[in-house]
Amino acid sequence: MTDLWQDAMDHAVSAARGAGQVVREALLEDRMVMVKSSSVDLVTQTDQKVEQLIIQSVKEKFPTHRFIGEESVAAGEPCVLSDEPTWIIDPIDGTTNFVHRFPFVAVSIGFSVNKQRAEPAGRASGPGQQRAGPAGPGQQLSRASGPSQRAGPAAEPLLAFLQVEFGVVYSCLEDKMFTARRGRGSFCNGDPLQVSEQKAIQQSIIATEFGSDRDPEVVDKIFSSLRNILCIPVHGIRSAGTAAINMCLVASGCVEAYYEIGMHVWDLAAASLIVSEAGGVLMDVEGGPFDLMSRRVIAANNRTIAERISGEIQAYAPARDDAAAPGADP
Ligand SMILES: O=P(O)(O)O[C@H]1[C@H](O)[C@@H](O)[C@H](O)[C@H](O)[C@@H]1O
Ligand SMILES: [Mg+2]
Ligand SMILES: [Mg+2]
Repeated sequence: MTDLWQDAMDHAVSAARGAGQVVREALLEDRMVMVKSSSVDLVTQTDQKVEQLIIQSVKEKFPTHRFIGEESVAAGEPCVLSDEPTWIIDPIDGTTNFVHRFPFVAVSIGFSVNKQRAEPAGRASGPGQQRAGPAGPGQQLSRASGPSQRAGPAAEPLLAFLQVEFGVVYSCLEDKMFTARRGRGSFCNGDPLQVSEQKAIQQSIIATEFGSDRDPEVVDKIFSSLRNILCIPVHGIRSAGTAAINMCLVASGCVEAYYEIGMHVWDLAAASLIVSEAGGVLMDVEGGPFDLMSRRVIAANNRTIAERISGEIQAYAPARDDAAAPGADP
């Protein structure tokens, strides 16, 4: 039987690897740093250049396919998922790390077709069961120099989920290519991945991020959740500075879970499949089904730990990624 998407996945791996080379080379030069939704939501010309390189390379091979790219959406493109083949691209996940040369920077490429409708709300996604402001010419904030110097959820009871067919996350400073194809497992540089077998959250490491919203009320919720989880107690809390790499650490069994509220579909699409194909669980922060467009996620090695984390999170609902889409529920 013809495998419709293997050619596309092979292209994604090649494009991510090529983009990683561009990122590594850019680290050796001065980088123009701009801002998006806040003064700490950074973007560089490399983010924009890498995204366009990936999109143009895909358009040459697959001219009818659609795109959701972080920097294209920031420049005003719609963030809409349909049944059409759609490439979901974060050209640099970990831009703040990139600006500071903190060595965790990823290129993330997810691919979705045929939106799936989830089970009735209340069930987490299980292994292999993946259910489901504009930066134009942003103002220049500062120049990050090279090495020598320094720079909620659709209201309807059934949530529409993506059919993520494959995911590619390239941690380009570690040279680790994380890949997953629906129903065929997850890999890092070709070696199979398996989530941690740890059952006790008290013997776990939990990853999270602090995002780029500095509203004191949001920060209070973030720290309240962090305090609750730290005091379970857990062995530790970690932040790689990139959602995609945090989730690949879950898939690799290095941390038991990752949660966050505020990241976006392009941070999650590829890595969500990498987690589920490594035997992990994806869930909404309030325990319901994972919804890629909700900007909320718990990715864990098992449901027990995911539910415990859900019970400790002070949840809130940022504007959905598809909130501006025609007919979308806010
Ligand atoms: O902007 P990039 O692509 O670097 O993505 C990161 C977000 O910026 C953070 O807010 C968020 O907390 C995550 O770290 C996410 O990976
Ligand atoms: Mg990102
Ligand atoms: Mg990014």
